[in-house]
Amino acid sequence: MSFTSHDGLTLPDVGFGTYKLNGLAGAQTMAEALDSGYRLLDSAFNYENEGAVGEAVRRSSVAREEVTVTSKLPGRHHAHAKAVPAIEESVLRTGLDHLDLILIHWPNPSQDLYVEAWQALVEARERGLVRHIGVSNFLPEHIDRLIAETGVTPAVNQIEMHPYFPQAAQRAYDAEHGIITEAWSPLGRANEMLTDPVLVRIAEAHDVGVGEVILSWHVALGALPLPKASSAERRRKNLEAPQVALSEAEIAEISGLARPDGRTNDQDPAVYEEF
Ligand SMILES: NC(=O)C1=CN([C@@H]2O[C@H](COP(=O)(O)OP(=O)(O)OC[C@H]3O[C@@H](n4cnc5c(N)ncnc54)[C@H](OP(=O)(O)O)[C@@H]3O)[C@@H](O)[C@H]2O)C=CC1
Ligand SMILES: O=C(O)C(=O)[C@@H](O)[C@H](O)C(=O)CO
Repeated sequence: MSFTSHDGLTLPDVGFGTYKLNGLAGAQTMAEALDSGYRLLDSAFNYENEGAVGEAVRRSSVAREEVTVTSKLPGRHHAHAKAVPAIEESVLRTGLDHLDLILIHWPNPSQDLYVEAWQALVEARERGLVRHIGVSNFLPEHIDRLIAETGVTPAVNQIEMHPYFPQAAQRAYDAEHGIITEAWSPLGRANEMLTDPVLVRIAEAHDVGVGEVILSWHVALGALPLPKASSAERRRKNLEAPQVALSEAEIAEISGLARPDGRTNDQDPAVYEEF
């Protein structure tokens, strides 16, 4: 199973989150993830691990062209004159000759520079520094504005999504525009959701762990989860999660776990900003 965007970007059904995986140990973990079957690494300028990502690609036995290397442009570099060298810096840090995907990390609406940042991403794509461009934590109003002012629709929107925060409206918007929805913190950063009685019951019925049930639910809803796992055993289970065949009733029951305040860290992109 894979996901394809309006502009032909094809991504695997599960990717690998790399936040907190740094240095040589991080590179080794990521290389092992690639060797065990992962084909998408999700990084960011602010994770300070783009160098480790590049090293992982070189250490692994997987051909460069089979890996989707993703990074993200931080809020403090949204202004066009800062965004251009920041994107170049991301590529340089990897030691690779291009990124496959770069996203604007957060819209930072009060700063109101994300359209300038988007223009810089468009130019980076034209220069061959990046193959595809997208956004993260963007609401419909932000994407509408990008399209209206530049004519370019993102290939990806990476958003918080898990059973306590299923993001039905944003996913519907993304799908209507041919935008792949990627799910960050798909396991809620291993919070209390992993012991939710409904999820435990469904996991027991399928003889798998709760993590696999959650990730299978993401894929069934058309979203690409990016679980991070240090443990090789968890990485393997997470990659195999889409094989868990949830029934329509189970999928609906999991979506029904949505909470009004379901975000893991109260990061509403309408007001929350990162730099
Ligand atoms: N665009 C954005 O703004 C954001 C993007 N992200 C991206 O999303 C990725 C994933 O999100 P993240 O916040 O890391 O959190 P996750 O929801 O992926 O949770 C990671 C935690 O879950 C544990 N875990 C992994 N697999 C399992 C399993 N099968 N069963 C039980 N526990 C498990 C991990 O343990 P252990 O590591 O010990 O094995 C770790 O403690 C990030 O790494 C990053 O790439 C994240 C936040 C914001
Ligand atoms: O992990 C990311 O991509 C982030 O945006 C993080 O900064 C995350 O939001 C966080 O850890 C905030 O404390």
